[in-house]
Order: sequence, then structure tokens, then C-alpha cells
Amino acid sequence: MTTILEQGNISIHTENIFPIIKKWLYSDHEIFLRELVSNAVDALQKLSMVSRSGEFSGELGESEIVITIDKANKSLAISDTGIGMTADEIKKYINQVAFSSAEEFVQKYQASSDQQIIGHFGLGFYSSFMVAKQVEIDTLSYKEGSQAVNWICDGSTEFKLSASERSTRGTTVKLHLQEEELEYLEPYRIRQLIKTYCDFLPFPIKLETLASEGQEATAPEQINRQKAPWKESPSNLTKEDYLEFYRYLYPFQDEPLLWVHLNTDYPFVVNGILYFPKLKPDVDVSKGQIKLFCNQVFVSDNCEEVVPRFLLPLQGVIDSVDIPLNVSRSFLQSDRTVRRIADYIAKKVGDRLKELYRDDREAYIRSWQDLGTFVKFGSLNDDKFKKQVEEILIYRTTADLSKPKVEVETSEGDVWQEASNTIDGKTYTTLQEYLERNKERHENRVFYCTDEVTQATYVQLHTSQGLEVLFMDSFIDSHFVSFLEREYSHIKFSRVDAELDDTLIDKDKAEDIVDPNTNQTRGEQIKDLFLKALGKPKLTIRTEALKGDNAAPPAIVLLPEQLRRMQEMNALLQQQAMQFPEEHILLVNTAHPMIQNLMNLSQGAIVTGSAASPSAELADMICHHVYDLALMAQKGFDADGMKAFVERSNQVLTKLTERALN
Ligand SMILES: Nc1ncnc2c1ncn2[C@@H]1O[C@H](COP(=O)(O)OP(=O)(O)OP(=O)(O)O)[C@@H](O)[C@H]1O
Repeated sequence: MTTILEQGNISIHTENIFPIIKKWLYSDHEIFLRELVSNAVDALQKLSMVSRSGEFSGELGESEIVITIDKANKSLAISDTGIGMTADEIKKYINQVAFSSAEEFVQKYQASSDQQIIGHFGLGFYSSFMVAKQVEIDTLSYKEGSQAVNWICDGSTEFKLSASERSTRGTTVKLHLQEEELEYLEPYRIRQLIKTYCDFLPFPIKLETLASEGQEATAPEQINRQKAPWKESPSNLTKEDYLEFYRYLYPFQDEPLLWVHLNTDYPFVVNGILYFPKLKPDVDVSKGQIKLFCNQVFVSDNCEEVVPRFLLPLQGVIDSVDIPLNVSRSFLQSDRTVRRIADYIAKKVGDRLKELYRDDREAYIRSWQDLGTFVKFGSLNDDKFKKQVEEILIYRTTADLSKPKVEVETSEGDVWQEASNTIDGKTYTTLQEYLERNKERHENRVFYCTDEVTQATYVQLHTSQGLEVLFMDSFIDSHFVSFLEREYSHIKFSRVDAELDDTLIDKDKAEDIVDPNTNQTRGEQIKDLFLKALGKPKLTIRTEALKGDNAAPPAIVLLPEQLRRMQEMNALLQQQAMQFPEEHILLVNTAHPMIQNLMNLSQGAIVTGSAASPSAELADMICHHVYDLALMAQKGFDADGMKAFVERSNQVLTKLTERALN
């Protein structure tokens, strides 16, 4: 015999709140489980609080949550061994609080047309009516002498509260599922939901199934991971713990480069672990991969609005109760606390990078290929971050800075080895160090290379004369160079193929006057020869005697810095690869023996007086060839260019062999 304690009407003002909720959150029905499990966790936590405060001195017993699938009766029950509720509490918290907060929730969202709510939190207990035609609460409070109670509601505004036979402390919420919601009787579906939303809740969540037609009962089995490493103190976690957690979150991915553990309580609460992944070339940097949690309950698979944009490629977890969840994503972006949290995250990331630079230079350099992209992207986007990391921005250099490791000893007797900037034969430097080292030879001028292969000749030309070149060859670097120039307006950056530094040119040789009749210098004559032979109006021909004897090539193609940058910008705007501009410079090296021979060859032709003489023809061909070789070192050939080059190579060789035989 059950005693009816109360039968009545739930005090809400919107009569038909149930259909509205169902319709409103149509696609989100599954969140009912998250809400009910969260309530169970709260009940367990409250019990441990009252136990600690001495208000409750009974046995705590097993703190756990059990989800029971009863296919035969089409019901799903969520039980906890938490604090429980008395009849009065049910009346207050369920009949009044739960329903009025649900009503408030619905009214709020009816008024808003924005479906992009980040969390859909706050519906609480009431969300069970999205999937259940009847909900039953069976509960016994921890308070001594409490009477167990049973509450039943069928989704209308009426409820029935009666005494219950229950003898164990805690609460069971049983959902009699609607016919169209029977998917929640499938164990795989429950596992999937718990893994998604409740994996890191701090109590065991177990799943059991009762026997049903053709199926045996299964004993309760834990289905959540339970441990949330980001809530632990960093000093309790080993490197392996962090790596294991990363593998758990992102299986089958390369190991992360490093991680940052966030934990602060003031002025806002933020916990989390962020990982720097190895960047894949196809990574979509506009898509966030950080998981957002609120009190260990999963909220969203990306929190693009919470982390600064440049940190979007990071992975991991952010958990904060201070991020408003029942708001639209666009609102989040302008929320003041969220902005401050974003700043905090950027600062922590910067600190971590500086720490690595200081404490483990080798790891820093090894990871630079990937880290550098973050750091540069961050500097471009966030001024505060730029200031934080500008001293640890490094560039690979041609300078040989490898020196024996020096032991440094402070007056306190601390000894450490000065960090080496050379790893696997590659040396790195900061911009400041570069400028300092080269102050005497080229103050405030930086030579850089964007492609080690195609610009090899130019790099070699510079290094042979002792000029230091920085490699700025990652995809972000073309923007970054312009950015650096804006930031440090006194520094001039020139790509190795843009123009030649005076130190590379032998001024005396170039001025050599050879023809007393015309007063033409050797350089002018060579220029004429190439102009006529090539016949390209947009091509500028320049002659210089390059230093370095035979090490310097007979000719190189130069692309003036500003012109090239404009082309790059246009290509970017049109989303095309940059075409090699027709306006460029062919610099012919008058000091090269081959160019001198070529000059003599063409002069021989002039002496014989015939423009079509074999010598003139060969000289003309060689001019084309020299130009092609210079182009080839810059950009390679297209199909037509390659065909012409091979054909001409054969002709030149034929002619040369003929001459050798004569
Ligand atoms: N399993 C439970 N054990 C004990 N008390 C519960 C349980 N479930 C719900 N309650 C009580 O009912 C109240 C209302 O629950 P409901 O889920 O609607 O809202 P909430 O948990 O307070 O807030 P929200 O879910 O919006 O964060 C709770 O505050 C709690 O007092």
C-alpha cells in the first residue's frame, strides 16, 4: 500500500511547456542523460560535503552512479548513492525550482532566434521529458529518520508524490521512454553518450542491463574514464601521464610537441591542458580542436570563441565554470570574462614557450618547424603575444655558430652549459643576434632566403663572401617578413635574389675600359650583346663583375624585392600560384671566364663582318643558354621552356664539337 503524500499541480505559468521543450531542443534530446548524470554527481558531491562538515556521520558506502536499461519495461533508470531528497525537498527543488528554471529557459529561448547556443545547459532535470512519457523519482534523503518518497509525473503539469519502500540512501530517476525514443535502451548508445559527455566525471558511472526477451542480464560495468587529468596538480602528473591523455583524446596522432597545463582560480576559474600538435600540411587552422568542458561535463568540441584565433591549431581541454554557456557563440566572443580568459591562455602559452627555450633549447629547436608557425601566426595577430615571444623567435642561419659548449658558473656556484643553437648541423639565431653580428658589414640589413633549393646559387654567392643569410622558408614567412618590416621600420629585408650587396661586386673590374674607339666598357659591350640576342623588352640586363672567381655563376636572375612582393600579393588575392614576372633583371657576371670567352667569340664575328657567321650564331645561342641557366636556378622550366632548353643544348654541343674538330 503506498501512501499518497500529495497530489497537485506543478506551479508553472506556461501551460504547455512540455511540447515546447520537445520541439525546441529537437535535435538535442540526448542531453537529458548528461543532465541527469550531472545531477547524480552533484548529489554525490553534496553528500561528501555534508560528511566532511560532520553534518552526516553515517556510512558513505560506494559513491557511484548506475544506469540501468530495462528493455522489457522500456525504461531507463539513473541511480546514485548521493544525498537524496525528502518530500519537502522534492516539492521545493523539483516541483518549484526545476520547473520554474525550465520555464525560464524556454521563455528565454523562445524569444531568441539564435539556434547556435553553445551549451544548452540549464534545462536540468526537466530535460528528461524530452524522451520520457513518464518520469519517476524514487529517493531517500541522508537525513536521519527520513521517509523515502516516490514522485511520478507523466509530462503534464500534474504530479503524484507518495511514500516509497526504498531503504537505501540516494536517488533513482526512472524514465519510461516514449516509443520514438527507444534508442536509449541500446547499451552502445548509452556508452556513446557517457563517453561524449560524462567521461571525466569524478565518480564511476556503471551500466547494467536487466534480462529481457532473448537477452541475459549484464552486471554493472564502469563505462567512464573518471579521471580528469586537467583537474590534477601539474606536479602530480608525469610526462607519460600527459602523453597518455593526449593519445586518449586524439588516438592515432603523432605525439604532441609540448603541452601547457592551465590552472587558475582567480580572477576566474580555468583548468585545462593544451597540446601543441605536430602540424600536418593539410591542417585546417580555422577549425578549433580544443574540447570545452564545464565542471568536467563536455560542452562542445570546439571553443573557437574562447581561445585566441592563433591558438586554434592547439588541441586538448579547457574547463571553466566562468564561460557562459546558455548564450550564442557570437555573444561569447564579446563577453568580457571570455576575453580575459583568452588573454590568460595566450599568456600561459607564451610563458611555456619561453620556459622551453630557456630550459631545453634542443627540444625547442627540434620543434621549431611546427612551433614557429604558431609563434609567428600569434605574433601577427596579437600584439601582447608578440611582445612576449619576440626574443624567442628564431631563424635558421648560414652562420657557423657552433662553438664548444661553455660551462658558465655563477657567483653562487650554479653551473650550467650554455645552450647550443646548432642541432643536426642546422644553426638558429634570433634577429637581434643577427643584426648585432653583422652590424659592421651591413647595419640593419637582413639577407634572407625563402627556398633553399631554388635559391641555392644566391645563398652560395652570399656565403662565399662571408654574408650571413637567414632562411625564412615556411609558408607564413612571406607575411612575416612584411610584418617584421612594419614592426622594425629601420630594418630592411632583402631576399638573396632581390639585389646584390655591394660587397659581392668587384667594382674595379667592372669599370675596365676595353674599347678605346667607342669608349665602351666591357660591361656595356656584354650588355649590348645580350640585349640583341635575347630581344626581351621587359628584361633588364645589368652587368657586374662578381667576386669569388669561378665560384660565382656566369649570370643570375634578380627579382627586385618590391616588385616580387607586389606579385606575391596579387597572386594571393587571386588565390593563384605566383607567376614568375616578366620584368626581372639578368645580371651577367663580366668576371666569369665563360662570359669573357663569349665576348671574344662575338667580337670575332664582328671582325669577319657577317651577322650570320657561325661565331655570331653560336654567341647568340650561348646568350640564350646563359639566360636559361640563370632562370633554371631560380624557377625551373615549364614544358615549352624545357623543350627549347634541351634542343638548344644539343645544338650548342654539336657546334662546339664541330669547332673542336676543325
Ligand atoms: N539525483 C538527485 N539527487 C538529489 N537531488 C537532486 C537530484 N536531481 C535533482 N535534484 C535536486 O533538484 C534540483 C533541480 O534539479 P535541476 O537539474 O532541474 O537543476 P539544477 O541541477 O539545480 O541546475 P542545472 O541542472 O540547471 O545546472 C537540484 O538542484 C537538486 O536539488
